Amino acid sequence: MTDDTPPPRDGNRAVTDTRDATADRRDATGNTQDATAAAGERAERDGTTGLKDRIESALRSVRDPDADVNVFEAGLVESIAVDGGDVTVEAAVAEFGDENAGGIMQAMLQAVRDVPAVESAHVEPVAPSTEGEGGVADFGTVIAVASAKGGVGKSTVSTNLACALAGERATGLFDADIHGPNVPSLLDVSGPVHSDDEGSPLPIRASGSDAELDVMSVGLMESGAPLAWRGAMAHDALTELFTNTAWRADDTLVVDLPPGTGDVVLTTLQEVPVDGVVVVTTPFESSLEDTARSIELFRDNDVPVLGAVVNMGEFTCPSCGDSHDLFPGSSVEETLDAAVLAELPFSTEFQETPAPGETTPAFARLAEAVSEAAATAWDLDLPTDAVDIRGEPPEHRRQRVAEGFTSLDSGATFTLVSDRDPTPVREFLGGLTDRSPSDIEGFAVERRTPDDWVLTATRP
Ligand SMILES: Nc1ncnc2c1ncn2[C@@H]1O[C@H](COP(=O)(O)OP(=O)(O)OP(=O)(O)O)[C@@H](O)[C@H]1O
Repeated sequence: MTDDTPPPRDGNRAVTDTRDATADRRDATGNTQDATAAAGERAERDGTTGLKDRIESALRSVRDPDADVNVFEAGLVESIAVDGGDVTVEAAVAEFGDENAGGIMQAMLQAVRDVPAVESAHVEPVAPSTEGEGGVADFGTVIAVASAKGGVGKSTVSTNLACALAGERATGLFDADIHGPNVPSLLDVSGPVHSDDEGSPLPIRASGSDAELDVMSVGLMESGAPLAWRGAMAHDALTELFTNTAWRADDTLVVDLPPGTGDVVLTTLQEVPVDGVVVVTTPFESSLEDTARSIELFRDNDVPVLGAVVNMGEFTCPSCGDSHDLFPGSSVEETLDAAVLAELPFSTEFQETPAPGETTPAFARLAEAVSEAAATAWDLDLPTDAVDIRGEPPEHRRQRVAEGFTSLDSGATFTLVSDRDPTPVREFLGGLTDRSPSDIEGFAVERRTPDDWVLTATRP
């Protein structure tokens, strides 16, 4: 984008300013070294650090429209990358509406390009970083346990699964079942919940002989009260706990959802970065049909379904030792469009209080199956020549795109994987091949997971 082209005022689009579009383009493709070399020398002369400081102080003149502070103090500047005279600023403007985000990015762009020695400026919208903020965001893996109906053994599966996982990794268990928070009683733990120095609620710790489990439940907050919570109040309380709980564990979080697929379940799944959901059902035909509908709903909401636990389908008589099918003729495989992770019999051993790290063989196997399914739930199934720029520093991204795109034969499909919306790349691809962006055929962007976009385009 050059000086006379107004940048888009769309909060989801990057804004760019290039003093010399040709030099910038050639520099990105790597075809002409002169521009980069000259810029590099200049940057060296100025000192990249000095330039970065000047950019930072220029950005301090840009105000956050929602608060009486500058964009730095408001935490909107995620990063500043300087490559010679090329500057890329990552701006965490997701919380603003499109128009405001566009306005702030435009003001930031203006401030950056007015800094002497800046040759091209680029402001990219990014999601605010959540690392180290506490709450569910700090867990590497989040597994939700759901059921279409109550009473099918969902909390039994959540607690035993969490106890099995706790033997292998630092695990937390979040009881989000606002209507019947029974995890504390199943694990035999109780409040009161204490706060840390910053006022964040600390989870209760359940202990086994060789492992521990962090537990937080709406049922621990005020005895009796959560059962009366409804609507907004319940949702606010849940969000507060999801966001603020000061977990000590950080590897895997198991979330026991309320039964059904109501508002609390869907908002929880949208607000919490869930890696996948395990659905619990009995083999009773109407329960299977409801579960099949829940599975469909989860998938429609982009929540991967890791598989199903079919509970209480069989009973072995302790007197005669015979096994009895409690739901003869049920059609688990035919009705459920999901992998069956475990089939658990009706057994009094599952009614006992589990301890972290000390679990039954059936739940140890379930924990293994769930971990495996969660590790591959977000696999993108990409061609081997896909260019993956996830996690790449901003200053390398355009170069990787240029190298990948220009190295293809005419008519070949270019595939790009990014951790942010790569739609603005269309313009760049056009520039690389001296075409207008609309002439790039087969251009499509698909958001495959909350953090992964896949772009495809045909090389002219
Ligand atoms: N496989 C099993 N064998 C024997 N009893 C079981 C089994 N699974 C669950 N139960 C028992 O069934 C009862 C209901 O289980 P649980 O509380 O886990 O269900 P739930 O689906 O979480 O119910 P809700 O969501 O309505 O609270 C409990 O008493 C539990 O001990």
